[in-house]
Amino acid sequence: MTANEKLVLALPKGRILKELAPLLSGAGIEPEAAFNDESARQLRFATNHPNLEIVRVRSFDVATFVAFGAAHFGVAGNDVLMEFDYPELYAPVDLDIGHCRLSVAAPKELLAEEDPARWSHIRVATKYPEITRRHFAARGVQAECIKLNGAMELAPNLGLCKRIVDLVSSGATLRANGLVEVEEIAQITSRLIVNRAALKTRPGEMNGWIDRFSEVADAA
Ligand SMILES: Nc1ncnc2c1ncn2[C@@H]1O[C@H](COP(=O)(O)OP(=O)(O)OP(=O)(O)O)[C@@H](O)[C@H]1O
Ligand SMILES: O=P(O)(O)OC[C@H]1O[C@H](OP(=O)(O)OP(=O)(O)O)[C@H](O)[C@@H]1O
Repeated sequence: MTANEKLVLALPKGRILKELAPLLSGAGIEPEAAFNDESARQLRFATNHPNLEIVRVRSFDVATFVAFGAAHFGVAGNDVLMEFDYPELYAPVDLDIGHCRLSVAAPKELLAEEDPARWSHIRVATKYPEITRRHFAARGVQAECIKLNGAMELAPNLGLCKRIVDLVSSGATLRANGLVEVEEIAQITSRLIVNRAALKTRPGEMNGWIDRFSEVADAA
């Protein structure tokens, strides 16, 4: 990272990007037109600030690009931040978007049959194996995690395992698949994340952006 290179802001594709749009414009960032075209194959976008460009990546990859310093700052859910636990990341602003929770869920019938106090080993399908292992290890339960990248709710129905750990918002996806929420692990929102080295080497610019995002998040 050198002081005269462009600052790179990494943003997630998908649902968060839609909620983020008003905050971006509130912070005075206007991406070039192609940024809002979902069919565009372009991945790097200029902005109205000659010294700032945006890259659009998958939500988990935002944390990785920023942690390794390939992007200077970005936006990620604390589900992603908890899963990676990168020490290089600083998350100074809760943007108050992307509200959901990370929960353990299971088929309704299972709850009647089982006493969670007696578990010693369980198998869980999830996109979040590290959080899941830590969560259960804290109470002395060994969780064997099967990593899936989506459609976790299918796993109990098809006999892959009895439990899942996944994001829940309205609960509609769980209900539609005959599952119930057993336990909440964490409340989730999206955060502005910053590479700690970038903050040290370019404090004026980085603190300027942190302040702007913090102001628009407070005003929203
Ligand atoms: N139902 C939801 N309601 C609100 N926020 C959510 C919901 N699901 C996910 N999120 C937030 O949005 C982020 C991205 O969600 P998700 O992983 O489902 O998107 P995606 O487009 O499938 O991502 P990818 O393609 O990178 O896997 C999550 O990390 C979480 O912080
Ligand atoms: O409680 P709800 O309001 O139903 O929301 C929860 C669903 O939203 C997310 O999935 P998404 O729609 O992003 O699809 P994915 O499975 O591809 O991640 C999450 O993984 C749940 O499946």
